[in-house]
Amino acid sequence: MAYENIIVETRGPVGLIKLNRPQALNALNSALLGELNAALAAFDADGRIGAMVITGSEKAFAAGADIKEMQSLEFVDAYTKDFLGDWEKVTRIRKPIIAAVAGYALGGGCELAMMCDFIIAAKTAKFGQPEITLGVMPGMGGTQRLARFVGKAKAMDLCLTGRMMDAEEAERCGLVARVVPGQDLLEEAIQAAEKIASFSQPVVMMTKETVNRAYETTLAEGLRFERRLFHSMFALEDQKEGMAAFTGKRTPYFKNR
Ligand SMILES: CC(C)(O)CC(=O)SCCNC(=O)CCNC(=O)[C@H](O)C(C)(C)COP(=O)(O)OP(=O)(O)OC[C@H]1O[C@@H](n2cnc3c(N)ncnc32)[C@H](O)[C@@H]1OP(=O)(O)O
Repeated sequence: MAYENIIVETRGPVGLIKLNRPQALNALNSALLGELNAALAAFDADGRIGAMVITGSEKAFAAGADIKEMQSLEFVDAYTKDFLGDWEKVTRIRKPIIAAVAGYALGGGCELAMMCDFIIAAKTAKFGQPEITLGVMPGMGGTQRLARFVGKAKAMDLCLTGRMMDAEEAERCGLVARVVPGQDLLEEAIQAAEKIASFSQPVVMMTKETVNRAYETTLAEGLRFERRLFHSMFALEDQKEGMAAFTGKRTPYFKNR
């Protein structure tokens, strides 16, 4: 597939997707969404790829949904065509996705970053849900995921005032996993993705699925799910290999089986 709004590369076992609408600060329009979903699905299906990184530019990860595309939308079309529903596809990708965020991650940009498995931010990153300033509220998970990540007080503050928070505040409140200097951002994200890709792929995928369960179910159900998947790992050659390598004091060679 030829991409116009994203740049797609592989770095060894890492699938790298760069959002590429610099003239609009990577505003997320439907064309970009279609391309992003296609690229993520292709990497997810590719056995050579173990993890993915989504990034933007120095100025903007993404400044939100494309306001110009959205402004004349009518309720009936938004509802019947389930406007924004396709963004959920990002969350159905089974391999880990890291968001490498520099500059603005606003509205849908912040929501896209939150759909990834974790966020590594440059010191320049600015997160916010400014939809209220446009006469709407977040529609791609901003009220729900943000509240789960940073708690009610901070989520209310951001969604109701529309203010931005910087990378340090975002790390303090649990939205961001790591903050790094801007020049190191992509390398740090790729190295983290390479590290993930060096482990057993089925174990990585089950770990992602199980952590995500924590946001969807009760503690008792989540613990039962964790234990059952943990039990199932003893059916993997990679479990035998990982533990044999530890006791044999050597590096494991995982076959993803
Ligand atoms: C998904 C939902 C439902 O949750 C909804 C949303 O995501 S709604 C969108 C939420 N995002 C915003 O409200 C942010 C809008 N952008 C800004 O406030 C500013 O652009 C800025 C603070 C991020 C940066 O300001 P500045 O450096 O002054 O650059 P600009 O001149 O404003 O922007 C450059 C260029 O990009 C266009 N742009 C920026 N953001 C968007 C956007 N979200 N949609 C469409 N276009 C966007 C902006 O219009 C400029 O283009 P030109 O006018 O020069 O053609």
